[in-house]
Amino acid sequence: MPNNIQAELSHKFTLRIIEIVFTTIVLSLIFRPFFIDLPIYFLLIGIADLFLMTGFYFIVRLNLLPKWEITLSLLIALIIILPTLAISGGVNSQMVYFLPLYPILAALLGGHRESLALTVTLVAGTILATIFSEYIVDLTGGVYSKEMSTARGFWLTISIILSAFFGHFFLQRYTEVTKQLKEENTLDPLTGLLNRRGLNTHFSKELEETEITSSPLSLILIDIDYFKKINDRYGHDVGDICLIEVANVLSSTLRKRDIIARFGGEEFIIILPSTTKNQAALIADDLKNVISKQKFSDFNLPITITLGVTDSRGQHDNALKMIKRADKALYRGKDKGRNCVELSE
Ligand SMILES: Nc1nc2c(ncn2[C@@H]2O[C@H](COP(=O)(O)OP(=O)(O)OP(=O)(O)O)[C@@H](O)[C@H]2O)c(=O)[nH]1
Repeated sequence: MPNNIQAELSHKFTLRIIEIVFTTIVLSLIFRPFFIDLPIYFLLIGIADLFLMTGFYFIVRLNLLPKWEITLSLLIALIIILPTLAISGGVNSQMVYFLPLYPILAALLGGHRESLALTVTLVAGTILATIFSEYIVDLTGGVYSKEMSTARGFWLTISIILSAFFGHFFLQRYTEVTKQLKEENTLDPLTGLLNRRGLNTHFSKELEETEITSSPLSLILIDIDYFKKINDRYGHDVGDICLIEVANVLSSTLRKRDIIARFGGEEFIIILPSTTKNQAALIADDLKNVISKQKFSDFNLPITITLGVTDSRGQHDNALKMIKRADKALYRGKDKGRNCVELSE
């Protein structure tokens, strides 16, 4: 099975697990009073928990709030959980069965720090509740021996800590898979440059920045000349090597903050932030010369490129219009005999 499909399946699997955990908790909290014959106000607590959990879920899934607000929500949850626990019988209450799930939730919703904070608080709460279990009023009227409270407190502490570890590894794996998927979605597998999707994201950000700061932004569209001949004469694999090597030359010649993407088969796009059209024309000329002086693949093949240059033109301009202008200039260059730089009108 190809790696990216495996990663995607694993990502979907992770999301399903999160959803199952959520649904289980929410349903257990809601129906708890019916199963264990608790007073009706426990149902209200269950409904409040339901709102809290669904709230968290949407806050995270829809990226509604910055991280510190998620931390705050977790704190509010704690403020609700611990007193509920206290009035329902401390470590002897039925509610403790759900406590070990909270560190996992905190890890998935907030992050490692949030999970650690919640774990420490829950463990401290459990130890206090165990010590003071004789004085905690159980509203269900239950009477528990000191030994039983101590045993429950002990196992509860162990399960909270285990759950925190599980949450930690679960989050680590989730972060890895998401990062891997993101990279696979935005990078061209052959050259390692950005693909069209990656380009779109970075290009839009740069255009927004340009509008805010009123700084110039230029674009160079590059097409390798007579590339079909290389493929036809030496084979597709040699063509691939030439593409990789051209991509490497572009990357090593340009600045770190320039954006380089493979736009199509043998076409590349370069976005140059804080660069005027005249400066971009000089850079394009440089690239043309560097490429034409090098030899590519084991066959030492000469390669030339044709380049179309344009710049952004304020509010009414957009990525598509810029690419179209550069493309027009590039095809003028092809008509003029290739291996040259053409500026848009
Ligand atoms: N090896 C290889 N070839 C590719 C890839 N993608 C596109 N191509 C080839 O790139 C060639 C593009 O050919 P054309 O569009 O005719 O252009 P050209 O031969 O470069 O001629 P001009 O652009 O007019 O100078 C085609 O032969 C495609 O098969 C790829 O990923 N690897």
